[in-house]
Amino acid sequence: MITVTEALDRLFALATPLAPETVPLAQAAGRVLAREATARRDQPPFAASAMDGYAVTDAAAGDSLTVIGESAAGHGFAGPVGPGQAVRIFTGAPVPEGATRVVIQEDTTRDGDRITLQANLDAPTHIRPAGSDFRAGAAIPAPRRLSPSDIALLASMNIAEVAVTRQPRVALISTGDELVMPGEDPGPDQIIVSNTFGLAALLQDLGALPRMLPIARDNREALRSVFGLVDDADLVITIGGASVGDHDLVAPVLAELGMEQAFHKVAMRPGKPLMSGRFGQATMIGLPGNPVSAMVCGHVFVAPVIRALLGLGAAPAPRRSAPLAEPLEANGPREHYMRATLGPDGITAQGRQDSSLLSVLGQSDALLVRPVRDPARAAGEMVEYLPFG
Ligand SMILES: Nc1nc2c(c(=O)[nH]1)N[C@H]1C(S)=C(S)[C@@H](COP(=O)(O)OP(=O)(O)OC[C@H]3O[C@@H](n4cnc5c(N)ncnc54)[C@H](O)[C@@H]3O)O[C@H]1N2
Ligand code: MOO
Repeated sequence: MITVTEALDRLFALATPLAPETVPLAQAAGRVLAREATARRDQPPFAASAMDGYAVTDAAAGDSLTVIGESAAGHGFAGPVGPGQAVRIFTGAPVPEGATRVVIQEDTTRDGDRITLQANLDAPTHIRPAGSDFRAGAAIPAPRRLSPSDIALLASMNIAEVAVTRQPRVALISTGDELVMPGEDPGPDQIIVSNTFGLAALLQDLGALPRMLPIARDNREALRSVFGLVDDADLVITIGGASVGDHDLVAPVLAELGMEQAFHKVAMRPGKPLMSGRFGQATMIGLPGNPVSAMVCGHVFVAPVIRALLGLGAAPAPRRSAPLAEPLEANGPREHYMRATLGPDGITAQGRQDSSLLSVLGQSDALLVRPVRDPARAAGEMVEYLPFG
């Protein structure tokens, strides 16, 4: 059996970044910027007022000035402002030539076209210099998953379209005679398919485009026909049928269909029967059927593969550290991803770790990672974990 690190390396060798495409800015949120974007203008493009008040030059407390015009946002004042003069100005408006500060209107009294400045004036000039946010040519580096803040910045830079990596198309195939869809009427020996839904949600979060194919029944013919629907997927994920039982047919059927296997079985818990390979143009990942195993492998393998396809680099899922709130027994020969909760005293492994327990997964905040043959650990020792979300 190979290690988790070796399995990830083999997956990264299969998952090369997808090509860029151009999308309108309004559709770019959550997409991965494929090429550096550069500002097409300065912001603000002119010295702008930060307040409503009066633009003045070299004025002092107590001065009395004549108001000679107005500068509003979108409509600047054409001429200069000189000694003894003031221009009524509003937030965001261009500061007239010659003005050295904006006096906020609360610090003035007005009588007709005359204003008097109060005894105590604000220290700030209330002027935002041209280009004080960014200059033309300022860059947003790629690759980067675009956040709402990035979208606002790109808009401000006058960038109407951006080059983003194409979203990975992912075909999801659940296998098993026992499975029916949520809302259907299960027979006495049947259960409801859950992994496909959990993985589709995870994939959407990661910025991929999941597509659920029909459930494949546990026979070669059914599997072959569902694999025939894979179409142009970049990643094919099967769930279940990965182990060694008589009905675990995913590996033999894919071998018949020409899949080049990269590995089968990883020294981890849960998730041991994981498999992968190249299936036509697509990367294939075969997840174990136990619901928690499938979701754990989703976080440990599928998420890094999606990030690699999106051009975000080939790296394992990011880890953090926390002290143990309660002691742990020694770990065995497989890397153990324990469902765990985070609290004020640190991280606590859940009492029940069976890989069928979705209720326990739902109450967990993280996967506590136990290295192979990690010795027993006392409360307070630092451990690594993968946070959910
Ligand atoms: N003799 C051995 N038996 C098993 C081994 C082993 O090494 N030797 N490995 C165990 C481990 S670990 C796992 S994990 C499971 C995985 O087996 P499969 O990938 O073949 O999964 P299935 O047998 O098809 O299903 C297991 C379990 O999960 C349920 N399931 C399957 N798909 C779904 C789905 N989409 N949604 C919800 N639940 C699903 C299925 O009904 C079974 O209960 O094998 C062990 N056995
Ligand atoms: O590895 Mo299985 O995935 O333990 O339940």
